Amino acid sequence: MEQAMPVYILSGFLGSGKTTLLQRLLDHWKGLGLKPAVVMNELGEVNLDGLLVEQSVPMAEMLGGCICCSIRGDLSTELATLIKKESPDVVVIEATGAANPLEIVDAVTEISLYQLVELKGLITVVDAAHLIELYRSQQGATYRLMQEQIRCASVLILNKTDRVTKEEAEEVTEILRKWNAYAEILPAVRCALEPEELLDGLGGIHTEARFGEGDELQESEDQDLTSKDTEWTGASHSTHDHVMAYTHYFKRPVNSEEFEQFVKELPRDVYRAKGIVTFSDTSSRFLFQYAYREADFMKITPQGEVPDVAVFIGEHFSSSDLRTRLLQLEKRILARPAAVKRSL
Ligand SMILES: Nc1nc2c(ncn2[C@@H]2O[C@H](COP(=O)(O)OP(=O)(O)OP(=O)(O)O)[C@@H](O)[C@H]2O)c(=O)[nH]1
Repeated sequence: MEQAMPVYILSGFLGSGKTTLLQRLLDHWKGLGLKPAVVMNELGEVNLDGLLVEQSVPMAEMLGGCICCSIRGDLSTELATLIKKESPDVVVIEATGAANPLEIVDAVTEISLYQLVELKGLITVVDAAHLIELYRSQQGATYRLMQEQIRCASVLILNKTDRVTKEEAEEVTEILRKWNAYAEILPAVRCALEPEELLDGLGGIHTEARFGEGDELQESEDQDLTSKDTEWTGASHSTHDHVMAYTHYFKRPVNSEEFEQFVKELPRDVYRAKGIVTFSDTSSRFLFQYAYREADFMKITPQGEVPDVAVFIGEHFSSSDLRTRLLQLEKRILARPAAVKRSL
């Protein structure tokens, strides 16, 4: 009998480290001589994470919406087409950080009705520092979404442990254990784990955990809020219909210091940003990442035509304010006679 195609779902809140883990898994499988393929879903209109994945890896991109609701129907089609076209040995679905993973589990299960696929597990990556903070405040839709992502995981990666103290790491491990009694918890920095250890620890999908004892998921007022200032709203799913994304296409380069300052001053409600920018004062293009108040800049030379673009994801922030500020940065360059060169 034909073997079922193994499928893994990567879940975890925005910026927790899913793409970092994806890169490790892909290297692992390729090292074993296997052919992995990826379904990547982004809230923004461009796939910036895709740039970090080697071009030889077949990829289906689902952009501009969340896989678990607004474009969920497309997942079956994309996955089926990818499998048919590329005949991979293994497929990873990287959901947006705003996705409710159970909806994706549902969609994959649907596909298995007509395609030989086996859902091997749901890996949830947790940003240790972010979870501690949310746990302490114990409110908001983000908190509930994180909780849901943790509850149904088959394995939990407690990532970014470099950003918490030893005591906090213990505290956060207890939280994870309380919310998910089944999954193995693997602490990590930059998801640096033995892929075998990770994949062996997968013990199936714990959908029942959602309704388990001590369930703290509660409906509350802010679940009904929808953003006005939005470029995108996950329209139908109550867990994250508060999440919004704004995509900004740059028409010209910006000054690196001013841009760094702009990133530093992003409103708290923007919890994830990424993009590609050309700086007027350096000769390179940079991929920038911003997750839970930490920014990273990496020099890149993108393959093919990639625009200068930035995607901002968060809750209830004003996209018009961000747009105005970015346009100001772009304009300032025009007003300046000569830029001083610096290297980041
Ligand atoms: N300090 C620290 N930074 C990390 C760690 N792991 C990942 N990062 C950084 O966090 C940022 C987000 O990482 P990604 O792997 O892109 O996160 P993601 O979950 O794929 O993000 P989205 O797809 O936007 O939800 C990047 O700048 C990473 O370099 C970690 O363990 N510690």
